[in-house]
Amino acid sequence: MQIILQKSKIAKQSSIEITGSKSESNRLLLLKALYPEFKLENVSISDDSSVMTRALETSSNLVNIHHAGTAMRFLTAYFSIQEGRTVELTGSKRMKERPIQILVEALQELGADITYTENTGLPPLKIKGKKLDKYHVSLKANVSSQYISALLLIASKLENGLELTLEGEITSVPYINMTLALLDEIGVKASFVGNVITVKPTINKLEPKTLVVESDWSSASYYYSIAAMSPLDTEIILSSYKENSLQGDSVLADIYKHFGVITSFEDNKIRLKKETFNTEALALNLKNAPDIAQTIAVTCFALGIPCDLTGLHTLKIKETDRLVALKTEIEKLGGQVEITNKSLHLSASTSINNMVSISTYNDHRMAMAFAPLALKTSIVIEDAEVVSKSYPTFWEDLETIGFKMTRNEL
Ligand SMILES: O=C(O)C1=C[C@@H](OP(=O)(O)O)[C@@H](O)[C@H](O)C1
Ligand SMILES: C=C(OP(=O)(O)O)C(=O)O
Repeated sequence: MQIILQKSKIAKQSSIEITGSKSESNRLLLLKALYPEFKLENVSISDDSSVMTRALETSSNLVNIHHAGTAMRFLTAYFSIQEGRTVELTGSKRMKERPIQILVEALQELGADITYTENTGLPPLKIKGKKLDKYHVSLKANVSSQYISALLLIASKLENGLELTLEGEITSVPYINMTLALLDEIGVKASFVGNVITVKPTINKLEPKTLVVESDWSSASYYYSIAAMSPLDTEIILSSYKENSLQGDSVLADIYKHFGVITSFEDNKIRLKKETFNTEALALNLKNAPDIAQTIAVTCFALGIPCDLTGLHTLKIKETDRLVALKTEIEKLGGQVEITNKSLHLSASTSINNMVSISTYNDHRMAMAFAPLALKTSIVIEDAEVVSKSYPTFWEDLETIGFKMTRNEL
């Protein structure tokens, strides 16, 4: 489906309810499979969480997680400890290009039986579940934090728990802290000191409780961008959010002050208000919040603000090579972008080309990051259904706040 977004204006004040965080949901779904005594609320309706739910419920020996990186990594660990069961874990064409060797080797060192069924180092995997008898493992921490979270999620079910030594610079740290915070919330004991994480085994049953997933901050980023591109005093209210979030992308509240968007927390909502204009250059290291890089680059482009974004080394192995995709699409719109393997420099733009067709490369965040530009000019988003990976009601929600669009089922 192609969506043509006509140049639009949004209401002076609007409210949106956003689905649960897919990162928190996919962790908690796995923990609930290990500890059925828990109940979950506000679980994400994203495709990535639906595939996770199905994968944990099926008794089939073929499990396909499509584009879901967290599901691929977390389930590799989960199926490794399902004694007596053999599963082939596979995914989309792109998933078969996203590296997993660091996690597989760590699990193998702990005693897991995992083999590659197509290419070494990449999904699909054949996993023969068994008891893992080792306790200590070291792994490289600068490629994806998801490998570390995957090990931590199963750690309390290992006989002696787990001691993980993280090598090199640690990337996407808030996601590791999120995993540890959720373990703490359910009563699993863990510590993170220097570069060593220790998780204790669970001996007794855990106290049953209901865990409420906070709404998704990465999804909120598109409304921050919309607020930044809107007239002064525009307000957008989003629910349900917490001031002390476990999600690293909540750093948006600080980052978007640069664009004159002020956040206030009220009960379980956040109010974004456009209060000032600013065209000063922006320099940011996003190694702790890689998923909002596309949103920020497009906000800067729309507002004519030059930016230097660094810490982007993980973007090349996500749904697409996001650095190349950003450069290609911003340049179609008339912008000027330079990239390296880990950074992006955007020059100050002076105009935006009209009716440009944006390619989305099977990447939900390409579609959602570019959509706010409709506040400046008409724009076309190709393969617009990609948004369902994290935010299936994205287009309907944009319509409710005033975006005008036509859907072309091609
Ligand atoms: O653990 C998680 O839920 C995630 C970790 C991050 O990945 P990396 O650690 O690979 O950067 C992030 O990009 C992804 O969307 C979700
Ligand atoms: C990178 C992402 O997801 P994953 O790695 O889980 O596929 C994302 O949602 O931006």
